[in-house]
Amino acid sequence: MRHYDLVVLGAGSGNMLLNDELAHLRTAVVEPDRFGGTCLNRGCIPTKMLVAAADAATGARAAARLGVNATVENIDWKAIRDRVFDRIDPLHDSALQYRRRHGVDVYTEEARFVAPKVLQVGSERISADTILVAVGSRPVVPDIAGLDTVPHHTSDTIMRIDEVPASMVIIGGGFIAAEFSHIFGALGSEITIVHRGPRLLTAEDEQVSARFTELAADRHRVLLNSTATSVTRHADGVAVHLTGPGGEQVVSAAALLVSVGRRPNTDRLDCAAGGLDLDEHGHIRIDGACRTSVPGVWAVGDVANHYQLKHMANAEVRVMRHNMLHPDDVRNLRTTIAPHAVFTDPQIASIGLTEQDARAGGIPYLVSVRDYADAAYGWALEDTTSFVKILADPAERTLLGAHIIGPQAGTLIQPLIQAMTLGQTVDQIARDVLYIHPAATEVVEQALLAL
Ligand SMILES: Cc1cc2nc3c(=O)[nH]c(=O)nc-3n(C[C@H](O)[C@H](O)[C@H](O)COP(=O)(O)OP(=O)(O)OC[C@H]3O[C@@H](n4cnc5c(N)ncnc54)[C@H](O)[C@@H]3O)c2cc1C
Ligand SMILES: NC(=O)c1ccc[n+]([C@@H]2O[C@H](COP(=O)([O-])OP(=O)(O)OC[C@H]3O[C@@H](n4cnc5c(N)ncnc54)[C@H](O)[C@@H]3O)[C@@H](O)[C@H]2O)c1
Repeated sequence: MRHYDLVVLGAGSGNMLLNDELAHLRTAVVEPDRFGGTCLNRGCIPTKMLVAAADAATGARAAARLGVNATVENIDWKAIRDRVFDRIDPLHDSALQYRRRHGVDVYTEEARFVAPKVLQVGSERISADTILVAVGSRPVVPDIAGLDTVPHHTSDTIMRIDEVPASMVIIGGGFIAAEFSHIFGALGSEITIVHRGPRLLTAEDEQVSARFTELAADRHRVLLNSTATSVTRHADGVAVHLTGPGGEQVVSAAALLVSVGRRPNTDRLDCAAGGLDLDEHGHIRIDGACRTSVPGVWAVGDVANHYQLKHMANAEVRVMRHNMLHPDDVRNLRTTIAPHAVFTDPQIASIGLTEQDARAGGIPYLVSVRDYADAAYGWALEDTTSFVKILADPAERTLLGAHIIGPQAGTLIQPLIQAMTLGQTVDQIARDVLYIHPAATEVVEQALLAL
């Protein structure tokens, strides 16, 4: 049995662990699929590259409100798709070869534990003093009658299709439904969203989720409080049978995208044999320092946390590397402040408590909502629907949460993330800082000044 100082399971975020500080270790990486993992190959990066194309089409169509009468004459899907994957696909080989050239053993089959700190990888058995488990998550395939007999996509496959389907049913109303309805809607598909909840992006602040649902319903057919019960194949595609407020209904489309969440890949790892404790959702239990129940075995990313966000996985890798190298100075991740953005149209970004969280938790709060339309930047865009919402602690005057729906929300929220992380008060960030006129940040400034 070959023994290593360090074995990394999964070359998504796990691959980022290996830097010069660890170059002296005898190291192996196990990656049965592609280096770069979900984010690079089938997640954050290709989606955002497709969103850029969708934004261009949407922007052109909406330009008439500014007096620019443009039309989108032709969507060249193959050019759009190939721009994305011609850039991404070569990276796997170069990353794998780079590791091998630098003395790292790369195994290309799935690993599973056979004992604590002992792994079976294909026909080989390996062990290590330190193991990082970063095997990620995969799309949930829901238990809908007929789904296994009908062609359907998840986010793993939909981005590589050969043609934009004339129509698409999307089951689910979360991040992926929001981003892909924008992408394929803008590129020519007629979209139907089938969502079991009362609003899209239900976990967002209620006001943001309600606004997004209204705007999505202007662009797509949005069926709320609706549960898909079965799917069948027909000559031109698929039919989704559902029950909703109006009783039973059937919606048909050329393509079906299923986006009802992701599950951790622990079921393929035999965590019990490895001695790793799991939580009730199948994630590996870790503490704030990314330690598992087995000393020397660490876990990061979607397999261990519930955020399922790349910047959280990256932050965990940094904490884990520090803790592995400095056992006498163990650091914890600050998990209470986890921002996210949804790259749909309009963009949405959020950090901290929503208003419904604050209400439900009996947490006292001040709230301020400012429309983009109140600031010069909003006038420039002729914006009528976007806003910044900020919640603050009435006694401490620090931020409790911030929620933005509108152009560049993912960027606009950054000063609020910074202020919240650094514990600055609303007054400090409203009054002690200059805001560039007439940038979109003036909407944030105005929301802060009103608190
Ligand atoms: C469509 C989509 C869009 C997204 N967009 C964003 C975004 O805009 N922003 C954001 O922050 N997050 C986004 N995410 C989430 C983000 O991609 C994930 O949170 C992140 O990639 C998780 O990283 P990870 O290293 O935990 O897992 P992964 O990147 O999935 O890496 C895990 C690796 O482990 C390998 N593996 C699996 N089983 C084994 C095994 N038994 N042995 C060895 N290796 C194994 C897998 O092949 C994989 O390469 C998106 C996700 C999706 C699906
Ligand atoms: N911009 C980003 O950061 C980004 C973008 C895409 C994906 N992601 C990550 O990927 C994860 C997965 O995205 P997602 O949209 O699949 O999940 P999600 O958790 O965002 O949304 C899942 C949706 O499916 C619904 N649902 C769950 N089970 C269902 C069932 N059996 N039948 C019908 N509906 C059901 C839920 O009510 C929810 O609306 C996200 O949680 C997110 O962390 C992030």
